[in-house]
Order: sequence, then C-alpha cells, then structure tokens
Amino acid sequence: MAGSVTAEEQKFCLKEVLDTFKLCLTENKEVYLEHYVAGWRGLVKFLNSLGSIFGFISKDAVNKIQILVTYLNGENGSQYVTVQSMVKYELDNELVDITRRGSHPESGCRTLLRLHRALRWLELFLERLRTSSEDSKTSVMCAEAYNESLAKHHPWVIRKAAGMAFCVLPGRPAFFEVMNVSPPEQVVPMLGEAIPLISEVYQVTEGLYAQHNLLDLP
Ligand SMILES: CCCCCCCCCCCCC/C=C/[C@@H](O)[C@H](COP(=O)(O)O)NC(=O)CCCCCCCCCCCCCCC
Repeated sequence: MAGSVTAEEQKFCLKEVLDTFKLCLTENKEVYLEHYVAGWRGLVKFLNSLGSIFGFISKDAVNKIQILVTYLNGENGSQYVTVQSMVKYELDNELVDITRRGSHPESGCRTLLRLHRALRWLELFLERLRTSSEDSKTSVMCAEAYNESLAKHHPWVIRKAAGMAFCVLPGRPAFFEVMNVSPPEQVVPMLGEAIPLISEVYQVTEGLYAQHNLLDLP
C-alpha cells in the first residue's frame, strides 16, 4: 500500500545511513553527490523524528539538500556527479561567489560547505555517543560537538537557538531507540563502523576545499 511505504520511508534507520555513506566514495576517492545528499536525507529523517523543536534545523538542511538535488537533476547534472566535478565546473565557469555574496548566492560549492561543516559536528557527536556511558547526557555531548565545530560558523542567535534545542534532546536510551537498530546492543558497534566512513568522506571533502581555498565561502 502506498501509505505504508511512505511511513516506512519516513522512518530513520542507522543502518540505512551507514549504507549510504558506504556508497559515497568512488574508487579514486571522489565523493558522489547523489549518495552524499541521500545520507543527509536519512539524517534529516532522524531529526524529524525527534520533534518539531528541531524543525528550524531540519528546514535549513532540507533547503540545502534541495539546492544540490536541483543541480544534480538539472541540465548540467553531469557536472555534479561528484563533489570534485562540481567544484571544478563551478570554479571554471565562475559560478561561485568567492569573497562576498553576489550573483551566485546558492552555488553548489557554498551550499555543500554548510553540510560539510555539519558533517564534522556529526562525526564528533557520534564518537561521543559511541564511547559514552549509559547515564551520559546527549544534550551535553551534542553541545560539546557543536561548540567544537559548527558553532564557530554561526552567529549568536543561531547558537542560542541551537543550544535551546539541544536541551530537549531525549536521553541516551530513547536516542538509541530512535536509531532503529535491533538488537539495540548493535548500536555501538554500528557506530564504530559508521564513524570512520563519515570521517573519510569529511576528510576528502575538507582536503578538496582547502586545496581550492573554498573553506570560507560566504
Ligand atoms: C541530534 C540533534 C541534532 C542537532 C543538530 C546539530 C546541528 C545544529 C545546527 C543548527 C543549525 C541552525 C539552522 C540554521 C543554519 C544556517 O544559518 C546555517 C548557515 O547557512 P547559511 O550560510 O545558508 O545561512 N546552516 C548550517 O550550518 C547547516 C546546518 C545543517 C544542520 C543539519 C543537522 C542535521 C542533524 C542530523 C542529526 C542526526 C543525528 C544522527 C544520530 C544517529
């Protein structure tokens, strides 16, 4: 039934995100945009299942995913197959605002950079989650990971709103439940598998952006 398929699609599952990140890297370590974006879609599902207080975060993520998907499906879609080809294409064709926002406020490069920075948050957060004890607070782990990564790119209001949202994160047991891993004892080993994959995708992208001086795109 169409209805139940949709419900299933809406449900987050850690395994699925893991599988998507596995598909992200090509043989010569380029990052497939399609799978990168699919990974983010999966993560947004997770965020949505935590409640509407996270709506402002998932809305921004969805918006950025959508920008990238539009390029992927657009007439120049073949230039957007990997992050490497996207960077080359957009730079060669002067489609990126380099120093201040101008005629290309939604380039693929600057849009992906926002998600890329968030991927670092994810890596730090999942690593804390993996090594945490049963009574650890997800809100603290989340805030620490945020302060070490995304926070330095966000203005005060966003940091404030994010900090408030973190406070209502469910505790570690409920959090693990939302991940939909069975048996739940599998969460920690599964995180152990996921984190190096996410980390590698992050490192490859970071290296590419550094090489082209794109880490501060407005
Ligand atoms: C589990 C708790 C989730 C907490 C999420 C932590 C990240 C907090 C980010 C707060 C972003 C607030 C929204 C607005 C952001 C934008 O201003 C800002 C800059 O964009 P602009 O240059 O176009 O203006 N945008 C961004 O930095 C991109 C943020 C994207 C955040 C995506 C977060 C997805 C979280 C997925 C959670 C998955 C947990 C998985 C556990 C198994």
